[in-house]
Amino acid sequence: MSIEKLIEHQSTLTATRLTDLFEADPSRAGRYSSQAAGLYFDWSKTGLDDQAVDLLLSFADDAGMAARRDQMFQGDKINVTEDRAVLHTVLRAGSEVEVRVDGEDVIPGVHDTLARMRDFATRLRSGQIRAPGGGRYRDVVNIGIGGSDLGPAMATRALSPYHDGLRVHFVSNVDGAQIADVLRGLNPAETLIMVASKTFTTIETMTNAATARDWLLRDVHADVVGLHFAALSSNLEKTAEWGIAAERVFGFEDWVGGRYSMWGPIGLSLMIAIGPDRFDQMLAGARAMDQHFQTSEGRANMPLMLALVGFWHRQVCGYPTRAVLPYEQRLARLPAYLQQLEMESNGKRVALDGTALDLPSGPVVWGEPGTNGQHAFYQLIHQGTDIIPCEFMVGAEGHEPDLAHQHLLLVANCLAQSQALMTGRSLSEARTLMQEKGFEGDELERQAAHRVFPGNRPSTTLVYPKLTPEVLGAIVALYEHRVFVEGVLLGLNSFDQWGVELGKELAVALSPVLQGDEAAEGLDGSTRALIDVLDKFGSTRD
Ligand SMILES: O=P(O)(O)OC[C@H]1O[C@H](O)[C@H](O)[C@@H](O)[C@@H]1O
Repeated sequence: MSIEKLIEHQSTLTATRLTDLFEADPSRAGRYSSQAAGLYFDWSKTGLDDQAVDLLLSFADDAGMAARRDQMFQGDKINVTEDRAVLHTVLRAGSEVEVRVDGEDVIPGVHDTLARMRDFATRLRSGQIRAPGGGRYRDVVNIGIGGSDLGPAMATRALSPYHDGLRVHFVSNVDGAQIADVLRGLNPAETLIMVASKTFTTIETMTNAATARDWLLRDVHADVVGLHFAALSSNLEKTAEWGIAAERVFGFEDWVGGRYSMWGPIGLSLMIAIGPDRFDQMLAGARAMDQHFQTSEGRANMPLMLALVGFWHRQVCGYPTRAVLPYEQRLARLPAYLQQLEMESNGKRVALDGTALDLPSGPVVWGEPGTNGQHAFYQLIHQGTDIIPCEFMVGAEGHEPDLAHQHLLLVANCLAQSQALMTGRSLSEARTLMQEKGFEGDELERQAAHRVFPGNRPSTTLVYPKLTPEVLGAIVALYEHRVFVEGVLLGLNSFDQWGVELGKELAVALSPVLQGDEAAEGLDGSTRALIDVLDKFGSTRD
């Protein structure tokens, strides 16, 4: 199946409106939706017809989706540029499975680490683990960036109704403003610093960890400062060099990618916040989605369909972005989390074999929770000249029974937005509206034109009962597999991230120039001029 065939078919559909599709098929909502792992995914408000679905499914078949999926789950080294297996799914697998990497079953190791995390979190939460001064630890600061921050930060916020453990804070940016703001108000004697870094070399994280150590040393004796640290990393050599005792180090293997790592040690801050049992429930939700992804066929397979809808919009229709719009304030960090997951995975221009990609790469992903977004950027979504496929999410229930009336309003807004995007408002409807308001003649025409909504804009809606740990696990796993499938359709490696390297290298090279230790000569004219301006404006240069 070629992309040309899909594009050709799409061109035959441009005159068909979404509302026509519903009129032609009263069972459309049921046929263009699926249920899995407690989630309901509605993709009926997209321009797909049965033929388009069949073509997309053939495209996925021809791309070898099922075989690649099985290779991932069984531990083949599908991350070819780093020669690594891709086994984040093992972090949530049951003990009955066996997955071998280089001949060794990796499941027992994962479960040992999980048991150690559980024990550590339980004893920390109960106050059994004491700070060296004899008091309880009251605050945990997770220092990490990218995949070592976004997952636990997003999930801790998402599951705040379940937060009954220590206070948990997150520091990621090398901008000292963040760590200064977080540490202000904390008591070093009661604070545990968790350095979360897969590589344990990331400059931002190691700089912030050093700052935290200096801060601790103001109040804590140097001999025991190490007891205020724990490390979440796959680089055990570096954690030892840093002086963090082995029993405070929670390791993971190189087959867990940073942006796929919240299910294991990187999720320890979340486990401390919500407790090991709820953390397990989150893993169970993800596991249910894994099983569904591996066993469901065709249009019943939710991650597959989410990916095919995404592929249709980006690669077939050519829409450059997609918006993720959770009607759930506690999912405020989900768009940022998905930005890393999707854009770092599929924002690539080279296929697996190193040749240029013959399709556009993954889309720009962005979003904000509703209803806030409605009062900010939905104007463009409804009336702008670009089409932005929207991915709505909403729970049937909130966590605040006393505020059920507010939840109702939230749901009404979510449904209303996808409805408005689909139906729009025609010029004649806008004219009638303006006539009713007393306008006539040219002025009526002018005013009516501004009130037209083209409609026919695609969206999907993910519905869940309530944002529980299990549901969150299922949602995140759904998106992980969606990214995987889109990567397979594009023929690229979703599991490396070479595109982040160059900027890092240049930042290292620029530091001595900013410090005044090296000359700016040899740099490009713009960078040189910017350094001059920063210097004049009073940068940190001596
Ligand atoms: O966990 P770390 O090794 O500190 O890496 C943190 C992050 O930085 C890297 O530059 C990558 O872009 C991310 O994929 C990664 O999650």
